[in-house]
Amino acid sequence: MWRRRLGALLLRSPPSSSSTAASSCQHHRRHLLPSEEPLALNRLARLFTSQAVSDGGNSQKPFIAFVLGGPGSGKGTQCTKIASDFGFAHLSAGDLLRHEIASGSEKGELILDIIKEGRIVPSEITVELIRKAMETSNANKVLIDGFPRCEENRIAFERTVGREPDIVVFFDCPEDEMVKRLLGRNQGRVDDNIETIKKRLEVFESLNIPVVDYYSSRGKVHKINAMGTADEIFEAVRKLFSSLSDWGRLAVEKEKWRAGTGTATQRNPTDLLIAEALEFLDGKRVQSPDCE
Ligand SMILES: Nc1ncnc2c1ncn2[C@@H]1O[C@H](COP(=O)(O)OP(=O)(O)O)[C@@H](O)[C@H]1O
Ligand SMILES: Nc1ccn([C@H]2C[C@H](O)[C@@H](COP(=O)(O)OP(=O)(O)O)O2)c(=O)n1
Ligand SMILES: [Mg+2]
Repeated sequence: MWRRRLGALLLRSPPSSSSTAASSCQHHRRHLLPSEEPLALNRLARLFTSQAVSDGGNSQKPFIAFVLGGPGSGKGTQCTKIASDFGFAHLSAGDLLRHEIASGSEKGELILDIIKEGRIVPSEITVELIRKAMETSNANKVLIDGFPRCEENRIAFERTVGREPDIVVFFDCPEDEMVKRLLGRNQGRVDDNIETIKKRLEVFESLNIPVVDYYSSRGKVHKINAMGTADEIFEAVRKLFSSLSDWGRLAVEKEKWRAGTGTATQRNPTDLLIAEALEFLDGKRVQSPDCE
């Protein structure tokens, strides 16, 4: 059974072979370069199992997915579904900031003023909230929704947490659709008004897109077309995350084979072939095709 699955896996492309490829890339096309970075198979393994897999002493590191997209592109909606279907912790930067506002702290007042104006909160505040939330959740796979919003956010996160994300999911949505959704969001948010929305869209283009371009150049971006119903979009999202889980399974099997405890332990020729394939995959790049 497992071997049949492995055969299918070996014949198919890496995780990025979701519907994130060229046809869905009409909205942002710039600077999308080939992968520079392999996806760590040991962290992928944790997508499939909570069982720790030896990774040279770093087994406590969670699998991190940054979830980006313009305001109203559907990040929060899709993250809720991913969290529920794939067991990720969902940490929303905006929710953490709104929680700080609701606490009535001095910092909260500053955050409120910035959010009303559609600007970006200083990185040290947001990164600290995210770092604490990651620590508290103690999850082995986290979605960080709406972060990093700018290069300063990105650099501060990487410096403080000491990590890059494993993947970046980018919801690609035309502006007029985002405006329509935000004006209909109806959650009583101080930033869901046309003046703030205009400013947020400018900030998104000038500060957030460069972050997406940066991670594209590192081969980490999985672009999803955000047009359609939430369920239709989730089908593309589901393909991406299921594919990551398949690779996670493979990583688990590899570790078991190495440890001599798994299904591929008998040293017959087929298992040797499987083992060699797994070793090969270990050195293989898992990359996003992106577009262009
Ligand atoms: N695919 C979709 N089609 C139409 N409306 C959507 C879709 N996805 C989300 N929405 C709605 O659009 C608004 C913004 O979605 P949300 O998930 O909050 O986006 P974001 O977190 O990117 O700002 C919400 O009212 C949500 O219910
Ligand atoms: N990394 C972040 C995330 C959000 N913020 C601020 C600025 C954003 O306009 C608001 C709201 O963010 P949120 O992610 O909730 O907004 P959307 O879900 O995209 O509509 O919070 C920030 O300053 N830095
Ligand atoms: Mg949101």
